[in-house]
Amino acid sequence: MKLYSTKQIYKADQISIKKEEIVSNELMERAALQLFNWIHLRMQGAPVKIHLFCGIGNNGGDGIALARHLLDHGYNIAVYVVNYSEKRSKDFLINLDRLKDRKVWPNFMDSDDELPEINKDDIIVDGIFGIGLNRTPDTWVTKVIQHLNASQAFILSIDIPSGLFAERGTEDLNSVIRSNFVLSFQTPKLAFFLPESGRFIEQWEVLDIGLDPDYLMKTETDYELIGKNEVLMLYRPREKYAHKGTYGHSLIIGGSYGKIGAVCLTAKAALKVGSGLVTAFVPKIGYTILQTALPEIMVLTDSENEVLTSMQFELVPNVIGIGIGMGTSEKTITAFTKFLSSNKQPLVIDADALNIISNNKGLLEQIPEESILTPHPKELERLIGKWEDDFEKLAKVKKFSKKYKCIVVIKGAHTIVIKNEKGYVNTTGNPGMATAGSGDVLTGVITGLKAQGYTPLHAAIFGVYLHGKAGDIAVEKTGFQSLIASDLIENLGASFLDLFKIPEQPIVKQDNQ
Ligand SMILES: NC(=O)C1=CN([C@@H]2O[C@H](COP(=O)(O)OP(=O)(O)OC[C@H]3O[C@@H](n4cnc5c(N)ncnc54)[C@H](O)[C@@H]3O)[C@@H](O)[C@H]2O)[C@H](O)CC1
Ligand SMILES: [K+]
Repeated sequence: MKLYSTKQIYKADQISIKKEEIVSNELMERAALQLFNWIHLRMQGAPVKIHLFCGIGNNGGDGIALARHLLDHGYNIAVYVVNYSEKRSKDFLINLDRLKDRKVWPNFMDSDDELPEINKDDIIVDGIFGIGLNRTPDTWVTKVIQHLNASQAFILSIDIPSGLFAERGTEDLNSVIRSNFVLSFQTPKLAFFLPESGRFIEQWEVLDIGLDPDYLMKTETDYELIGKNEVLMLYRPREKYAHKGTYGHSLIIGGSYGKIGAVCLTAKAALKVGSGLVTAFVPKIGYTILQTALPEIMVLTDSENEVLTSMQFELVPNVIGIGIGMGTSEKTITAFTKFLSSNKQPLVIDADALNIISNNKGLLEQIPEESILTPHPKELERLIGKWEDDFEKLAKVKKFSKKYKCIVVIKGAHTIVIKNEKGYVNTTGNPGMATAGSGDVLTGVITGLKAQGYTPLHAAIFGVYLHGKAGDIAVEKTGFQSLIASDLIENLGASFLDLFKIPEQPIVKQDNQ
């Protein structure tokens, strides 16, 4: 699913209005009707108090128009206008008049007004600010927002939580509505998926307000949301006459004394996603461990017992996953530096390999084109430096990806894969996956996919999705706390199978049964 920017959404509005020869408040009416239908379907006329807080722009207009529909259907409503500016939008005013025609006069709230009482069993509709927010709300508006947040009532936000910037960092976290549910028009907003802003949203859904499909289809976006539909298009079926050579050879280089387990996880994950062959290259101490833990893989060892000191081998793998549990001893740094200077194979670079590179940025010139880097937040910071907010982080990673012609996997609740100017936002995964070894498994998954012939970008996008899905399937059985990295590996198969599961249809009972 494409994530359109606010600029693109405003443009789509204009094009739709022109093409369909409609007036702009017609779009607002569509938005309001969609909001109403969504609420009505769930509430079925229940007499719960609904407080609608509306701004003076089009987000507020949506709220005012929704109030009219709720009123017409007998809902118990209270309407407030958070009067933060005199510049009321045209369509807000049209809808305000329509409400007044029904003898409803909203409460106009100004800076020194008392805040209304809200019961925790009431519902709040939040239409104060939408995507037009261009500066931090004034102090008194922030107080209104805090009052709503403190009420414990269910908050339904129109388009975006008020106070949240769709495309830049939020300075005052107190000035943002904490939404239980966001009904977002036409496209979810990028902010919903980033660590700093995503915390304000519990759930979201997109409402289609029929913006020009032609424009939406041909418009390229900077970000895409990756779900099942998107990865199904990447999936490469197994061929009947294939043999293990068809699906490539993954080489996993890593491990040190006490960290051989990490290599076990990576190597096993590479196998489990279908890499035809897997070889691990580890310090001598890892030999028995790996041969015992994973009879399916081959093991090569360094001349040293506890750390890697030379990364030389005869075999020609299709891809190398490197850095897992490797440590950063002097000898390993020298070996890795030497390895990079002669290596020609595609790389998936993780953990200590990233740390070594961070300490000697010149090494970035030596990584092959389209290498995949899989940093967690701290590793990323070492690599690209500090950032002001999540949006700046994305901009910095894009620049980095372009400069070094590599793919960066920004690990997090919504892992984002970046290649050049484009980002792919993952939708699978859960907090249970914040556990030791989870990243090692991901490196194995991506390496194993690359070995089979997926392009580096597809291996990264698909790998991140499968890894998260395995976590979602596993957590059903383990709960968040007990999920461990091995559970992710055990559920990679189920993760593949889930791709082809047809969603269960509700059983319709016939009258005569
Ligand atoms: N295609 C669609 O998705 C449609 C969306 N609709 C809704 O329209 C809003 C966007 O409306 P807009 O009028 O552009 O902006 P806002 O309502 O978000 O903001 C109001 C207004 O206030 C000014 N402003 C911005 N920040 C501040 C501030 N901190 N303090 C005071 N004033 C501020 C600014 O000038 C804004 O214009 C979208 O989210 C949807 O809800 C349409 O209804 C249908 C089509
Ligand atoms: K809003």
